[in-house]
Amino acid sequence: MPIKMKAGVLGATGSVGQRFILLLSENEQFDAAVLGASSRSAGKKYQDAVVWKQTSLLPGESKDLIVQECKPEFFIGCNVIFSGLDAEYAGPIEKSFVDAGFAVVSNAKNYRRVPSVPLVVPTVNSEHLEVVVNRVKQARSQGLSKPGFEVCISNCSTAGLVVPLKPLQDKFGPIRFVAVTTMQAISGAGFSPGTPGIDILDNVVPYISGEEDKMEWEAKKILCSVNGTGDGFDLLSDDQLTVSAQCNRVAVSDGHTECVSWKFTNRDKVPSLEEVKQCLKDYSCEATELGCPSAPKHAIYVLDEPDRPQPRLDRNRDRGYAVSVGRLREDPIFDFKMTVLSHNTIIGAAGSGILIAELLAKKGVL
Ligand SMILES: NC(=O)C1=CN([C@@H]2O[C@H](COP(=O)(O)OP(=O)(O)OC[C@H]3O[C@@H](n4cnc5c(N)ncnc54)[C@H](OP(=O)(O)O)[C@@H]3O)[C@@H](O)[C@H]2O)C=CC1
Ligand SMILES: N[C@@H](CC(=O)OP(=O)(O)O)C(=O)O
Repeated sequence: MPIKMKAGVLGATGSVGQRFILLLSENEQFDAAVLGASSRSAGKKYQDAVVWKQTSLLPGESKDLIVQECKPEFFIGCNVIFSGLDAEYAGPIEKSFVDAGFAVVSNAKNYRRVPSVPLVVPTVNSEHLEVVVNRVKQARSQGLSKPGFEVCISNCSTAGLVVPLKPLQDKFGPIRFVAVTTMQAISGAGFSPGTPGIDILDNVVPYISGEEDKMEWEAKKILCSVNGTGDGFDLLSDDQLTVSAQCNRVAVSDGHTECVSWKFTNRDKVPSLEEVKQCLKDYSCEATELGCPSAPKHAIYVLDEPDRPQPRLDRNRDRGYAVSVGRLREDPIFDFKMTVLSHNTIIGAAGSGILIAELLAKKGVL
């Protein structure tokens, strides 16, 4: 059995942090070696610091780990740092780790829009990781020590949107317009303080702060190409892709549902509904091709039942790393429309972080 790499988890007691701990306990490549949280939790055993809310038991190997403050000196020896910190304080903390030479894979939004930072959904745009791979290889060729770097995981709703759009764009050309309406699980709001039960029971909240702007902007970075110099990205302009998002919080524990309509740019050759369905069914991503341990067998599952996907029935498909697509049909205003379901803390957050780290390991930069 090969020696497993060491991972640090920042924000280990949070909603995303707990999912990192759970997924790492089953991972064959990484161990959760050092856990970080606020000073309120530092010094305590993990089982005493965390208010565990996952439907699986707290993994035994993490229970007695002493929670550290999120400072690089406590994480020496970690090959990768996963961050589930809230944006309010993620910025300076994650920068301190990058400056100390660590590879940081973050769920926080702070660095997503930085031109040189890859914003990645690992089953969509793993080729964007070449930007950090190039940077590390250049340093090595100059005899320098391995530089720290940051890779950002996308907003969880953006993840569910771009997975089906990627194969469609690759096969049928650019997509000009997208309209998306989300029904987002409460786990997306985290635990501090999260969505109060009284607000969501028998209710729909038509507002998630900053969410629509994130979806409308992040899709244009994730679906674009690496630039000619290999050190950044040629973001799609507003004239190339326009996304209109409406985001709602609903009384679902885990799993974001999204109703998506889209129109292709090339009007001369709009595909048939059957060609669209086959394209989604045939899609295979690099992580699967490379044999990454956490990669889904299929990044997309197309469901033919008229009333699917549903969160409770479909969110854990392929261990939560796949996206379920149903209700595919022609649209009288756009070209087509569909319903997409993704697990917001697995492919939408912690799972993506771990799969990104597995890709970075395959590419020799951890
Ligand atoms: N929930 C989800 O589905 C998704 C969330 N995200 C993003 O991931 C990030 C984490 O979200 P979520 O897990 O929901 O957040 P939570 O509020 O549930 O967890 C926040 C974590 O940050 C820690 N923390 C709080 N203050 C500090 C501090 N000053 N220094 C160090 N650590 C601190 C908390 O530790 P302590 O317990 O000690 O207070 C806790 O571990 C956010 O940026 C969120 O937007 C992204 C995708 C999906
Ligand atoms: N905002 C998402 C969770 C998320 O993805 O947050 P961020 O974009 O800050 O990582 C939700 O509430 O469901």
